[in-house]
Amino acid sequence: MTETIEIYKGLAGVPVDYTAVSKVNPETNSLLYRGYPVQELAANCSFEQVALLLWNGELPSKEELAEFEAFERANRALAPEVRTVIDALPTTSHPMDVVRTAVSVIGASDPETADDSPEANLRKAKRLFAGLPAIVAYDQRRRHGLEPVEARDDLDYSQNFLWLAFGEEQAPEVVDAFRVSMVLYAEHSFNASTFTARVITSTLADLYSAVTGAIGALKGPLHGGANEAVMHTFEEIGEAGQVEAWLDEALASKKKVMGFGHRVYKNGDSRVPTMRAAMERMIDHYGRQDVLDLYVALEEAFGGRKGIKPNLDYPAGPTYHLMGFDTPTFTPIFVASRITGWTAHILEQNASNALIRPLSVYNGPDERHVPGA
Ligand SMILES: CC(=O)SCCNC(=O)CCNC(=O)[C@H](O)C(C)(C)COP(=O)(O)OP(=O)(O)OC[C@H]1O[C@@H](n2cnc3c(N)ncnc32)[C@H](O)[C@@H]1OP(=O)(O)O
Ligand SMILES: O=C([O-])CC(=O)C(=O)O
Repeated sequence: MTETIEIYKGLAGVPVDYTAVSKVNPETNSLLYRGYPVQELAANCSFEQVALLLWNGELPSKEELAEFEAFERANRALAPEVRTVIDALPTTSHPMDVVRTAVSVIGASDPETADDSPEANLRKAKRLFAGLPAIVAYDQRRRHGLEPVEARDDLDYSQNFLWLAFGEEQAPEVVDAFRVSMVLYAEHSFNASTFTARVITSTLADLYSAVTGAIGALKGPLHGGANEAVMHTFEEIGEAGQVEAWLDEALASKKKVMGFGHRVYKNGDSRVPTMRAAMERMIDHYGRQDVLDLYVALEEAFGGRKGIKPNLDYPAGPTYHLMGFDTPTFTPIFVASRITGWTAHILEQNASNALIRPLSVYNGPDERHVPGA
């Protein structure tokens, strides 16, 4: 007989540890990174500054920022061993599988992998931060039969990311919308991928193992994979006038509408207004009112029928689409951002570790015996 013990399915509502990295507050609909409202960071800081804030707990001084910017620019190149492995993968591989494999290759090649001192882990985090854009962009280009583009050390992180992806400098408003998305995606407390990274870290496994596992968790459409899924939904619907018919069918077949709902925020995601404003700037820039019409029609129709609001993936997906990224590259871009939050949590978990190992309540067959035993 199954014991009557309360089960917290999906750990919903269960606090499992303290964190000083970020605070998600559904009551005030706010998100603080190390105490700073994410909207203020998105309006005033480079992604490089936000990364240092997440790792170090404080915004960097001018000197600290300049030192990190020089480090980041010097560590952008795709390592030959990573390129060789990516080249051996089919171009049909999902880019999340490629980026996960690339991090695994880096982990297997880095002489510092086994050194889990905070100093070595921070160096690894910074190298991954600097190196991920080249991996993501290289894979997108190879899938389209395009030659890779070399990193440019006269460009900042966001400018260079777009340069690597498209081989052309982008307009300042495009770079800015991209930077905003990177700041907003950087950190979100104990979400599924960060928790995965912390579980792996809690066994005293290395940082690369934790990041590889986190990428696996982020891939799923209930988590980071939703930004890609939003675009598939938009393509399936086609245009604003088709929303109601599509929704009838989606709700009748109990389909989840991707980019809506959240485990913690039940009254809207604190990051959406900032990301939506960035998306609207891209809609103006590229002259694509049709995308906004569809966005608004689906939000209103689904919100009206179910009362469920968009999460960050809803405006982020169309924004990346407008910029020219192909749909399966959206979640790898999220990886390049969330590497900051994941590694900040890995450092925090290491500094105050307890093996993460919850209990289960057995509900299988009662004890029985192998015939003849
Ligand atoms: C960056 C991020 O990772 S943000 C999250 C990205 N994920 C998505 O956009 C995927 C779509 N959304 C979802 O699947 C969910 O909202 C989740 C997984 C994000 C949160 O799920 P939970 O907190 O477990 O909420 P839960 O699934 O219990 O939802 C409560 C009810 O709302 C419904 N619901 C929630 N979100 C959606 C949705 N997007 N589409 C349809 N119904 C939904 C559920 O089916 C459930 O209905 P029920 O009570 O009739 O069973
Ligand atoms: O917090 C969550 O569960 C998911 C999310 O929004 C994120 O990771 O950014």
